[in-house]
Amino acid sequence: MTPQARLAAAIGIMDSVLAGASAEQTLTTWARKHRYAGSGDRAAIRDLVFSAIRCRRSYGTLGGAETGRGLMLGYLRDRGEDPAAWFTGGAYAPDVLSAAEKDVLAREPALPGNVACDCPDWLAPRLRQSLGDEFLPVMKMFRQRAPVFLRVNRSKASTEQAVKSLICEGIEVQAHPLSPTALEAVGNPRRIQQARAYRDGWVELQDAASQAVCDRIPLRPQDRVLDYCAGGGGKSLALAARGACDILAHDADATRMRDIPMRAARAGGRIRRISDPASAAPYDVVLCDVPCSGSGAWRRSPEGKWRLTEKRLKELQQVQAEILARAAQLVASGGWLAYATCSVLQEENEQSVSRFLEDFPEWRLGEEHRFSPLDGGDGFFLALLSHT
Ligand SMILES: C[S@@+](CC[C@H](N)C(=O)[O-])C[C@H]1O[C@@H](n2cnc3c(N)ncnc32)[C@H](O)[C@@H]1O
Repeated sequence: MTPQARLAAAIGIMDSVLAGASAEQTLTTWARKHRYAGSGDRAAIRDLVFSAIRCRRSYGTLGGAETGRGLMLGYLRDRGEDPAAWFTGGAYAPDVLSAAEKDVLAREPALPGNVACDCPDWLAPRLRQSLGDEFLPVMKMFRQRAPVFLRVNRSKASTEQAVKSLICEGIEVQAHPLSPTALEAVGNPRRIQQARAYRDGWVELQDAASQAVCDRIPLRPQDRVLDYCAGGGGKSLALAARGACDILAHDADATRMRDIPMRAARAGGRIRRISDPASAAPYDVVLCDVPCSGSGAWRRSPEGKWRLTEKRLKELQQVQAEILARAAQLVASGGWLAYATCSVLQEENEQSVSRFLEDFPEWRLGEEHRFSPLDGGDGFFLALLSHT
């Protein structure tokens, strides 16, 4: 496909996304219907679509409309490219620029603060309060693609072995300071899932800050650990790789845990799934990686930035409080309750913990860690709570 044809495809896909379709699903359906598109085409179109979602406000303003065409015009303008060279009307290229579009492009764009940094207005005061001086640098970072991180599975391979194996297959990696197990894939990250080190369970895909969260969960040999909101099991697997003996995974939506047995087998570990965690209580550690706004991971999942509402944020806080209250009852005397989010919002982090401590005064806060996206990984929060 020509670059112009890729742009035309991204315009069509963005029109569906703006109408409410999921970007992942729309990209998959598009690829199925356009078998002639190679992996390079699909990757390029995906990058265009995700850039447009991350920078929806600024591109829409630069391009004169929040439509597929408007966003792609804004994308080109943001990069200093000449839109006329792309909107050629040639075979498979987008139609030539209309008079109205030419008019928009002729004018100097006005990009007020929240527009320039692609922040929803209603969220800006909350994010400013939560991030302080980091507000602008973090919001600018959310306009970029997320790095790809791997976790070395130390129960199967050393970092040196994993790095050597990946490099042999052309995947360039470098150690990352957020965690001793974290590698950032800086060259050919799209080959990871075909690489031997991945297929043999030497490495797993996991954000570096998510690894740093798991590193800080206190584990002793023989501990019984419950991952209360296990999802696909990213954190269960990281904890299992640390040698914790008995890891149980639970999720309100059991279908989200369907890949855990396959992932655990690849990693050479064992994770038991449990539908009624109270039946096997108490646990030495209960991790609650609660559902949240995902605001720390907006580079990776940018749709969430525009979908979040005040009402949804309140609902999430309520769910977080309910999960903490329920999970606290499952912790053994002397054990730990670990509360984690991939949010940068104080309301879901420090405030959720404070509210829990007010409601349950027999608990106290041990440690609290905030991982900023400026550290390189996603934004994460971890609080470790124990019985007084
Ligand atoms: C942030 S995700 C977990 C990600 C996962 N820990 C990982 O590292 O891959 C939150 C999970 O909480 C689950 N969840 C939502 N409400 C829940 C509840 N009341 N009890 C337990 N799990 C819940 C969701 O289904 C979702 O899978």
